[in-house]
This record gives sequence, C-alpha cells and structure tokens, in this order.
Amino acid sequence: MSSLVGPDEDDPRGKPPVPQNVQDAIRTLIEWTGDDPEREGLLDTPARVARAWKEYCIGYTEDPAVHLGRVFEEVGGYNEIVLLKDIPFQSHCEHHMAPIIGKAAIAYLPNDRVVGISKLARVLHGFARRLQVQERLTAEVADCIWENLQPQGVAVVIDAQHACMTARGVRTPGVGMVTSRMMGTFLEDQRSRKEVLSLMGYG
Ligand SMILES: Nc1nc2c(ncn2[C@@H]2O[C@H](COP(=O)(O)OP(=O)(O)OP(=O)(O)O)[C@@H](O)[C@H]2O)c(=O)[nH]1
Ligand SMILES: [Zn+2]
Repeated sequence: MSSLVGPDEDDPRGKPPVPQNVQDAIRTLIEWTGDDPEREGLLDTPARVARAWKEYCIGYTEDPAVHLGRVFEEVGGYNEIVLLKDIPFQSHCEHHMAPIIGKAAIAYLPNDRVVGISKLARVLHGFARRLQVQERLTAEVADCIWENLQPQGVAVVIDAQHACMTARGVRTPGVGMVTSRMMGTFLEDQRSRKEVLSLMGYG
C-alpha cells in the first residue's frame, strides 16, 4: 500500500492527503517538461495538482441518476417542453486530459411528472466531471434522463471548446464543437424537434 503524504490533520483546512506514488507521477511530469520539481515554487505542486484532478473528476464518485429520484406529479397536467438552457460546464477530454469548456441545453417533454430543474444541471455535471469525449457526454446525459424520468422526449445539445484544439495541436482558437442527441418525440416528430431547437436558440 502506498504511504499517504501531504497536508494532514495539522492543516486547518483539512485537505485530504495524497498518496506518495501519485505525487511522484506529477513530479516526474514536471521534470519531463523541463522544470525542477525541487525548486520552492513547485514543492507543493504535485499534491495540489493531484487534489485538483480529484475535483475535476469528482463525477466518478457519484451516480448522476440519483438526482432524478425525486419527481413532482402535481403540475396541473403540464405536458409541454421543459428546457434548461445555457448551462455552463467544464469537463476534460480523455485524449489529452485538457479542458472542455462549454454550455449545454437540456430539454424534455414530461409524461405527467417533472423533476426539480436544478437536477438537470446536476446530471450534466455528474457526467462532465469525468474524462470525456463530447459525444459520449451528450449521450450519457440524454440517456440518463430518458431512463429515469421516462418522458415523451429528450433533447440535449452541447456546444463546447476543446483546449486540446485551441491551446495545443492544431491551435485553432474560437472553434466550437456542437453535439446533439434527440430521443422519443424529438427524434420522431420533425415539428417537435424544430420547436425544441428553436427554444434552445438553434432555430
Ligand atoms: N470526436 C471527438 N474528438 C475529440 C474530443 N476531444 C478531443 N478530440 C480529438 O481527439 C483526437 C485525438 O487524435 P490523435 O491523433 O490520437 O492525437 P493528437 O496527435 O494529439 O491529435 P491532434 O490534436 O490533432 O494534435 C484529436 O483529433 C482531438 O481533437 C471529443 O470530445 N470528441
Ligand atoms: Zn483532447
């Protein structure tokens, strides 16, 4: 078992300890990029970076479906589109572990029951805070709502920038990637799809 090293019970902020082998990996990376991990400014960096990555990837510790467990049925028979749009999110691409920063629009057509609107954003963040590709993130959010709310339709559109394209590699700033997943009514009925896309601002 690896030893736990790092700020501990003496730290008033109670930061979690970081295993030595994880810190060593980050120290190796710093050295490989050309800097000296022993210089003062970098001494605590391996533990900080490790904790930051735990935070970026906190989604692995939860099942986003739990957020959809509480539904409301007294909605006066409302059965029109419910849409949460311009939800900012951050993720990291699984190819380069570089930031993906963007916004999502999530809509569903209820089947007699609705969910607290914040829960749609919670589902998004639960899947986004993992290593992702944008296509899978889009599909996972839509599938989770489809399976757990059993609505008539689900539509998810994600528009994001990938730092692996803007800050390195092809270095093309400003380029956005758009992905969408339509299910149920939004997939089958062109008018419903047009309506939801228009409400999302893509009309
Ligand atoms: N489809 C998809 N591609 C992604 C996503 N995030 C990053 N990529 C791409 O993943 C690809 C990985 O390609 P590779 O050729 O294996 O890696 P690379 O040599 O670093 O590629 P470049 O980025 O072109 O320098 C790149 O084209 C990235 O732009 C994503 O969410 N979806
Ligand atoms: Zn990437």
